[in-house]
Amino acid sequence: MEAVPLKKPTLVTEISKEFTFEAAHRLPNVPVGHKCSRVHGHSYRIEITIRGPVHPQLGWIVDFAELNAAWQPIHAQLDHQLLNDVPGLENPTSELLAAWLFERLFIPGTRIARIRVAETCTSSCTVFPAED
Ligand SMILES: Nc1nc2c(c(=O)[nH]1)N=C([C@H](O)[C@H](O)COP(=O)(O)OP(=O)(O)OP(=O)(O)O)CN2
Ligand SMILES: [Zn+2]
Repeated sequence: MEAVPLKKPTLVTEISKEFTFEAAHRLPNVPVGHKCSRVHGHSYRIEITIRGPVHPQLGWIVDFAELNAAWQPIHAQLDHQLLNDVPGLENPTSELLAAWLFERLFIPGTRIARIRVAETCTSSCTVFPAED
């Protein structure tokens, strides 16, 4: 049998960085008696993922420091707050917080592939553009 040369695969590359903040929230629209109708707190973990071409000289999509810089104003707005008091987060579910973050995080020259919000060790929500 004749050997077929292997074709080098085209790679899709993503980078991710995780951030944390502490905040309280309550869910105003849940049924009476639902545990989340009461104010309680979470150590939120947010993972931001960027997809894009790898720069031929630098060897990276973007410096992780750029993600850090984009995160800082968001952290300042959310950390140690009652999320319900933050404009746009009156009903701060994981789903709506993830969408809120997606609308506000901007990293020059890149596009965000997805954002993951984890409220607890076992509960999380991921948002990404519909065309993906
Ligand atoms: N789809 C969603 N469901 C729930 C949300 C949410 O944002 N989206 N949020 C909550 C509460 O904020 C709750 O604090 C977190 O949920 P849950 O996983 O139920 O928390 P527990 O640690 O109590 O979970 P157990 O696994 O039952 O211990 C609720 N639902
Ligand atoms: Zn909660």
